[in-house]
Amino acid sequence: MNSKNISNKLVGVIGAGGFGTAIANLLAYNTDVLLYVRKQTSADEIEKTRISAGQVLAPNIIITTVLKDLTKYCQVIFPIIPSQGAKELLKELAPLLDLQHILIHGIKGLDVNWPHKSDGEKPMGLPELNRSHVKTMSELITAETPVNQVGCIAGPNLASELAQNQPAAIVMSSASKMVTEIGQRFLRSDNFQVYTNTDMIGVELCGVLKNIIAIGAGCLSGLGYGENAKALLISRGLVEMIHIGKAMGASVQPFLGLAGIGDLVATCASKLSRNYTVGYRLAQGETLSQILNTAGLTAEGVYTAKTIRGLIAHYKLRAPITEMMYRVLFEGVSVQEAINYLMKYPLNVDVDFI
Ligand SMILES: NC(=O)C1=CN([C@@H]2O[C@H](COP(=O)(O)OP(=O)(O)OC[C@H]3O[C@@H](n4cnc5c(N)ncnc54)[C@H](OP(=O)(O)O)[C@@H]3O)[C@@H](O)[C@H]2O)C=CC1
Ligand SMILES: O=C(CO)COP(=O)(O)O
Repeated sequence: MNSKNISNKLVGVIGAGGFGTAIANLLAYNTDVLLYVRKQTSADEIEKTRISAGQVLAPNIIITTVLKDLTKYCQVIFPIIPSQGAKELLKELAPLLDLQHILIHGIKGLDVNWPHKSDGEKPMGLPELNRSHVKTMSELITAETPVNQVGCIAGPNLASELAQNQPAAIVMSSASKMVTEIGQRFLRSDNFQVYTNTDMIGVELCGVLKNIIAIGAGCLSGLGYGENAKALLISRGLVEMIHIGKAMGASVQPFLGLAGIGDLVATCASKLSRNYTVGYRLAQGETLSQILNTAGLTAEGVYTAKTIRGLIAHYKLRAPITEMMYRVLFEGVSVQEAINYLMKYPLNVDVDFI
């Protein structure tokens, strides 16, 4: 396949949440879009108002509730839903897909197959994980579907800023040049740049891992700490992301670009970030369940913190921020206690990953 042979007619998007809608509108600058909405009531409402997730839809976005139509009419499909539902969605999609399809996901989460004891019981406490228990979304797509042309998009892309057509950029990543070219062709517009990177696992992990650090940044702001503290968190957080990423098979390079440091800065600085918001509200005294009960608060970092904590032991990594974020989220450690622990953590060299 050559990127010029790819059908220009209709590009598919799965998921009409904040980011799915923003991407549908960006794609609509260049092509007609078929936007899959799973609930008929939501689809009817979006059709009636032409508003999805608070964003006005471009006129050339068509709504469908029929997954089969999406795979029939669209060769290129962007799945953009929370990672918790990804495996189920891909299982439903798999029989409808073939080698002609190209999937480019925008999901900043992981799939985890939590280990069970031989009697089928879940082990007590948080089990240690190894890499075979954890899949990035591109790995999940490859495992669950016949598709072999896979890509991902990641970067500093707060959905509501994209919706206002503010200047922004994204990283389009795939091992396949054809896929990155397609992503560029469909997404690029006057106010939206598309950079490329061939380390797809690295780019995916940037988007996944920065969420844990963004929760930490929200915690600092929630306690009233300022920019010195946040800069410390961002720089040490980046080092930690790189070590975890390398252990999971990524190269350093994407972490130093838009998908890594770029997205880390955006989400650690913005109240628009849901992960940041979780940290902020935790520091202000709300419980995690109170926070997660808020409608529309998709905070992938909460689940990622648990998963990565399970991998750290396996890789014997020093990842004190991730460890502390896990304890704050799930073990009742207060944000101030976590900060005290981190400030006493034995000093190490500043940059030890290059
Ligand atoms: N928002 C942002 O700024 C950004 C988000 N992302 C990532 O994008 C992903 C999605 O986030 P976001 O759009 O914000 O999430 P939202 O919480 O705003 O919306 C999720 C949407 O996905 C839909 N959905 C869930 N499961 C399915 C399914 N099986 N089939 C079809 N639709 C489904 C939901 O539909 P329903 O209403 O039926 O539940 C809902 O419309 C996450 O991984 C996030 O990290 C990445 C960059 C920026
Ligand atoms: O990833 C994002 C922006 O790039 C969105 O962050 P949140 O999921 O924390 O809202």
